[in-house]
Amino acid sequence: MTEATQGRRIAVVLFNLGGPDDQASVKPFLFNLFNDPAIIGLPGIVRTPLAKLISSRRETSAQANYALMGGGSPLLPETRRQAGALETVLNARLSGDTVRVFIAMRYWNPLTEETAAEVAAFGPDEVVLLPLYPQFSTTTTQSSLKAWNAAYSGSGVSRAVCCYPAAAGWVEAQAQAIGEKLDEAVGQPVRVLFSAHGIPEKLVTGKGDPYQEQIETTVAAVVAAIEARRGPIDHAICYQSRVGPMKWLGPSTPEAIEKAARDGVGVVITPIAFVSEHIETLVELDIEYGELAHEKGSSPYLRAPAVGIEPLFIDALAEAAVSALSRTGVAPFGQGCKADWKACPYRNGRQAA
Ligand SMILES: C=CC1=C(C)c2cc3[nH]c(cc4nc(cc5[nH]c(cc1n2)c(C)c5CCC(=O)O)C(CCC(=O)O)=C4C)c(C)c3C=C
Ligand SMILES: [Fe+2]
Ligand SMILES: [Fe+2]
Repeated sequence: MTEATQGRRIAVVLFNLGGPDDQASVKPFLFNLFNDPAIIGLPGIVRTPLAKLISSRRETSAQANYALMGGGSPLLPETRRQAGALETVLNARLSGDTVRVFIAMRYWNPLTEETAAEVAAFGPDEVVLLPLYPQFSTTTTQSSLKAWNAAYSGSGVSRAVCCYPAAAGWVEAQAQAIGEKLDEAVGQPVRVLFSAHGIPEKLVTGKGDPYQEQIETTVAAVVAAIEARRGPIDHAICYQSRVGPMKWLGPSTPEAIEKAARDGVGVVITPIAFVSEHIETLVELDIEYGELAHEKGSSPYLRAPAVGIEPLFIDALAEAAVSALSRTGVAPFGQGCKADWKACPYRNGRQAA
């Protein structure tokens, strides 16, 4: 009997932050987050006790917010849906190969170490590391890649996608979601607020984190796509979810909402750095900032959904994975990366230094 030619075994690993499954896991999740040197850049001897303190202090208020979503975060089920959709698209695109999509969360289950063992058991020829963060930051993508590189010792050539701030399907999915909300607001003056998760300003000014620049790249592309169809729109970038005493990127989303109220316009708000629904969209944008807009008199207050399993976005992820496998063309590294950001240190899948 002659053996059929076997295709490649390809593992695609989706990186995300992770979220607590229930009330009891809120504190250990917060501890893992604040104990990451990418989040608190202090030596372990200071950072670990500080992480214990912050996670204890924050536990009750965070639990109350997770309780508003049924007790825990929907991030894992949402990410599983994206993984399933991507696996279907990639197996169709790469027929002959066997593609499996895995999920590695940074701070809660399935944690990186567990996924690394699963991927190793799969025995891949190729491993594509694909962050569910369109914009690169040391606090998210770099942290996940470092954890992965420390945990994975299985087979295969590893190739990492650093970022895709201006990938066509991602931009178009955003433009469509915002366009639908602008249609709902027709006849009422509104400002499109592109709300990104903030990071400390020092990471950008002192460490050259390209996150802010890549947020601006995404926003410029989305605005261009919308304006090509509807003409000029009123829009602004703002940063949500500020934590701790340091100066974060600004303006903050609450400041931007207050300004919209002062300017006498309503708001169409869109999450521009998140690709699925979770606490930052369902609680912070929908509830907290919705109440603020109401209080300050900015109306209407409409929120565009995160892209989730929108086919345009899943196609953009598939395209990033396929181009990482072939390493042709500029995507996924060319668009929006700072030329001096060590020209993407993860280009070859392993951290260069
Ligand atoms: C682009 C994505 C994200 C960046 C950048 C980011 C930076 C960052 N986050 C914190 C602190 C917290 N983040 C929390 C939750 C959380 N953050 C992101 C994404 C980014 N974070 C996600 C996807 C989630 C999970 C949401 C869920 O549903 O569970 C939390 C916990 C929630 C809370 O208590 O507010 C904290 C804390 C810092 C300090 C930081 C950059 C330095
Ligand atoms: Fe966060
Ligand atoms: Fe890059």
